Amino acid sequence: MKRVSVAQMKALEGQADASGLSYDQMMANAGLALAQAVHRRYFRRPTCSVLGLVGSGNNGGDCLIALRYLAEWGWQTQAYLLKERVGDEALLTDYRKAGGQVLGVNEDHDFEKLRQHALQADLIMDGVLGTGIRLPLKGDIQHALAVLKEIKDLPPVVAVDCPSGVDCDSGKAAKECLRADLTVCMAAIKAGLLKQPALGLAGEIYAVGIGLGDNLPAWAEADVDVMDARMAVENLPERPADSHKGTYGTCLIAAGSVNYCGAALLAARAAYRMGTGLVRVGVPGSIYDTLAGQLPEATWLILPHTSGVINSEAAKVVWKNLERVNALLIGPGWGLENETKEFLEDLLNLQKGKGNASPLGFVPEEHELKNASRKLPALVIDADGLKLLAQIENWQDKIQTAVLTPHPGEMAVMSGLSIAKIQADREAIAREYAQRWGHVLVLKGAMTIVANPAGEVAIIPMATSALATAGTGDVLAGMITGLIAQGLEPYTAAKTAAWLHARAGIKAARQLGSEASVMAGDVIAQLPQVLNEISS
Ligand SMILES: NC(=O)C1=CN([C@@H]2O[C@H](COP(=O)(O)OP(=O)(O)OC[C@H]3O[C@@H](n4cnc5c(N)ncnc54)[C@H](OP(=O)(O)O)[C@@H]3O)[C@@H](O)[C@H]2O)[C@@H](O)CC1
Ligand SMILES: [K+]
Repeated sequence: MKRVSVAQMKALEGQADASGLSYDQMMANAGLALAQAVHRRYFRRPTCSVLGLVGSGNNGGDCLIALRYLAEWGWQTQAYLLKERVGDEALLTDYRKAGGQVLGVNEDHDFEKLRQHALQADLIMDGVLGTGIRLPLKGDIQHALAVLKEIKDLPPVVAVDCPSGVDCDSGKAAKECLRADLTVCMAAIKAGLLKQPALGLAGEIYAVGIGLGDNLPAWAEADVDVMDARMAVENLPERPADSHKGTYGTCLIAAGSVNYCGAALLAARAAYRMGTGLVRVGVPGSIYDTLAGQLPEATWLILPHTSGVINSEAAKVVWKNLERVNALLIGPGWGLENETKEFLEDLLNLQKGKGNASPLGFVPEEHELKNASRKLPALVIDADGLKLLAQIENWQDKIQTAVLTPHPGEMAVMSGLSIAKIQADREAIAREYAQRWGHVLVLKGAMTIVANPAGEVAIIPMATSALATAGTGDVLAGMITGLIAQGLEPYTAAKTAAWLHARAGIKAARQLGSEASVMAGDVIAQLPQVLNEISS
């Protein structure tokens, strides 16, 4: 879904209205889509109860319509009106007809009934304030939210369009604002949700369509995609029952050194967990014995090395083994030795018709490469591979479109910019350098940015310290490579993998009970659950 400012959203709604989709119909669509998202995710047999917090504006309207559907679909529903709704009795009448209960703040001056309903409900739907908010909060709304905020065991909260109390442009939030488990955004992701503190209050961000046409002029201003579960699942390859391992591609991972053994394993496991048909792992011979028994599903390639780091002789070995390889990951766990830099140079220089044709280091016999393609397969370059790449003159032109996965420190080495400058404007810098270098860039960190040479940018709307630990980068690189091997176009693979990876990190922390305790292997262990959740 696209990211929009409040003004852009209003322009979209205005243009949709002018083209024949009335405001009432937009709200009806929003309410239905919201109810569907809630029902799919939270309904448990035999019945579930939901408390809807309903404000006086259209955000409350969305909530009331969703409550009506939920009442029709077997939920016990309670609407709590935080402010009188003027002029739309029909919404309340329809809701009551469906069996819904209504309670108003005028019947509950000390908010005790609100407290009781909140304690008994399985779910709270927060439709008090949306894009029409003007901070600070005031009156009954402020008091009611404060009462709810104090409850320790509040049930999960689904925010309608945004958590009530968040400014949808600035990301500022009132202290009474309830932390949501899920925020269901209408038509587009409101820009403020991608800024702190709003991001930390929004939980998972999920967008639903409300029937706006794709051709409304105001969409032209919305030039950033925000990844969500629906987009991730749509991008994933289908898995027909009559498939075989060849259906899901082969990737080769050339990784590891004596000091960083585990990187190759983490990347390979992650590629397999993403569904790759065959994962080949190329490691320096000195660490092969340590690793091979730990991943019987992989096939192995022993790479020539000097004192445990991959050396230039390995380029020939990799080139001879590229048959049927759809994606090649290089860099994880390499170290920064000169021998490995020579390997990288030779690997790139051996391509036919790319850059300087005379390879450094050695010239393989033509017959030795007879079965090999003379173009490298789709490349993913990570970690030390990026730092070594930056030392090669005109590296940008020596590779076909690759996926580069720097964290801010690696990005600083590659671009010559300071980390502070990169972090101050992550989005613009990712966009600029993806275009300048002609490669897909995954700028990692809180809210990873993925950009492609065509100027497209996608944001992963998640930030968690759970992923701030060694090896999680190897996991992401393996996931991206595994998806490319299965036929995804590199930009799509990168943004899909980055979303799944962040989601798995958050899930791992939840399951372990601590973000601090998450290790890279825990993130891999959550991938099956994440895939299962989003596809059901
Ligand atoms: N346009 C459409 O048809 C569509 C819109 N959609 C939905 O509508 C939402 C936007 O709706 P909206 O513009 O009606 O504003 P909304 O956020 O409900 O709040 C307005 C009310 O809040 C009150 N209020 C404000 N600040 C306050 C404060 N600090 N403290 C206390 N109260 C405060 C203000 O009262 P006032 O201060 O003016 O008396 C007013 O009554 C949007 O997020 C989306 O969910 C989608 O379904 C698509 C179709
Ligand atoms: K809301």
